[in-house]
Amino acid sequence: MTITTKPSVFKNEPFTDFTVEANKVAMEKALEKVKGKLGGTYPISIGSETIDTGDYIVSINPGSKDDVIGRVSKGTTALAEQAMQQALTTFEMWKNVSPAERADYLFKAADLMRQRKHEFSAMLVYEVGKNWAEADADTAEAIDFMEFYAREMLRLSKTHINQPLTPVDGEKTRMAYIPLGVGVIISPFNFPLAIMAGTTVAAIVSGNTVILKPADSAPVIAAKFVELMKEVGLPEGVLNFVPGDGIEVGEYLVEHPKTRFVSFTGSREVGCRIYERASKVQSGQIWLKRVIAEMGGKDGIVVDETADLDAAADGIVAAAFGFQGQKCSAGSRAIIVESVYDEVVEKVVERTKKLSIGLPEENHAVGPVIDQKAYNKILSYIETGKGEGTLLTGGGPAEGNGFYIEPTVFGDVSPQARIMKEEIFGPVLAMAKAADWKEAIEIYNDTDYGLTGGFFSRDENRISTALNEMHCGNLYINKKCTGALVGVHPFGGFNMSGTDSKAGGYDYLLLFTQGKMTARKI
Ligand SMILES: NC(=O)c1ccc[n+]([C@@H]2O[C@H](COP(=O)([O-])OP(=O)(O)OC[C@H]3O[C@@H](n4cnc5c(N)ncnc54)[C@H](O)[C@@H]3O)[C@@H](O)[C@H]2O)c1
Ligand SMILES: N[C@@H](CCC=O)C(=O)O
Repeated sequence: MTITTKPSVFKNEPFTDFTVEANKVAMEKALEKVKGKLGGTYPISIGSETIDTGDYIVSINPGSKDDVIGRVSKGTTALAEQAMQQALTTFEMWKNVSPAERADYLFKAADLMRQRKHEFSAMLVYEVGKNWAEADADTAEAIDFMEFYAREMLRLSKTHINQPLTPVDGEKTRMAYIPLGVGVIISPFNFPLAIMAGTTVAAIVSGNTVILKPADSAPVIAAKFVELMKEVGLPEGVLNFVPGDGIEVGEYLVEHPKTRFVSFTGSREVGCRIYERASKVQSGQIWLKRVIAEMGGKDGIVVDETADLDAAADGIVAAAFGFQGQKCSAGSRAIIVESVYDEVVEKVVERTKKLSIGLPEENHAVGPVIDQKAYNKILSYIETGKGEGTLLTGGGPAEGNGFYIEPTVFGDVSPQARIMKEEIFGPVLAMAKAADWKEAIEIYNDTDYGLTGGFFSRDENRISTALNEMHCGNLYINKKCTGALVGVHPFGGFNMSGTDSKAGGYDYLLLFTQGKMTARKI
């Protein structure tokens, strides 16, 4: 194959400015085009076979729930087994393909996705209810992951495939990081393109073969990504696609004795279950499985009395309600120093009331939540919140033929309240008062999670303390706590937020490899 020449320096894909008329028109056209093709069927893909099972996961538009986005063939344990056998066979070939060639498939896929950027984003608008900017950021991040991990593989092939070791007389030594084997990729609904594609390509560019099981509520965008990888000529059997039920397909593969690693992104509950099940050695299994689990968050923003309060209020609202609060990084807690508490609350409520709610394709600030189950759960948390704090705005369903919920703010919430402790994963913000900035940091740290955090202050000493003491994987000073950029803000959390991995970081691909030392007597 012809290897693509790319600049060695990685640059993030720019976000689209939809206030520019030409960009707005291009997105409208893409929405129209994608709308015309909704409702199609998508097969399972194993090696060279595409399989229509006749039994489908029906993906619906959460913002307009009578509209079917597509029907994706539902996997079974028999098909999961077929995919495993295929992935095992292909691994024997793929592990010997050069890093440059493996990286090249990612470069080609990134180029093709860039050409169809608005169409991918339009599909995200329809399938999961992202507004234009959120969808555009998801697509840009998917492109970034491919560009970044391809370059990372090329870099590691120079430094880690034949790594020099401390020299010793009479020996020639080397260290090589080699692929692990067959991996199972289990992805969430909320970044159904970026995280699904990012975790998949990280595993395959490192020389592994995979079975991808996407989220049940966003299988069509995953099917589109699988089509794209076929178009760029990725060898059959490297990426096998088996959508299906979490237990029937996901758990079967997690427990499979030939699974070498699991890359999971999703809730704490499912992540812990996978961690436990994967740790059990099955009959015929000759390794301990590696589990990379990226899980939930109960992220918060701290504001002290020296902060720029308008910037803080902007950051709090953006972090709480971006994509309806359905981000692991969502700032669902705000902890404000008493002397400026009322002022910050007023600014936050004022901004929240101005957020427009409605159809994602019409590009409102707030759209629907993903499905009926999430809708019921979030509304139930709002009812709990009414007994735990003061309802300041929102507080119930919003109009529309979908799963719309008003952006909701509670004030004077006790640090021990459920809405301050549990991940709601919806448009609900809990605000708490702290006596001073030190107490605010203590409240921030009083969580089982540790994913993202924000600290707004103009005091350099306090900022230094916050940098050391706020315990999370991604800490932002004087900015919102969402929106990590690949390569710039390597992403992943502490404690119950995950297994300490850093997606989009310089050590991430090593998680998909194992180190082999050789020492040769000379
Ligand atoms: N830390 C991160 O980087 C990160 C990123 C995105 C989302 N998240 C978290 O993901 C959650 C939201 O996503 P979700 O609702 O799709 O999560 P989820 O845990 O419900 O589902 C995630 C995936 O796991 C599968 N699954 C469910 N049960 C399973 C089982 N028993 N065995 C194997 N697989 C199973 C699902 O089908 C889906 O593909 C939130 O908690 C959010 O914080 C974390
Ligand atoms: N990486 C994203 C969050 C991913 C989880 O939902 C962010 O930084 O906002």
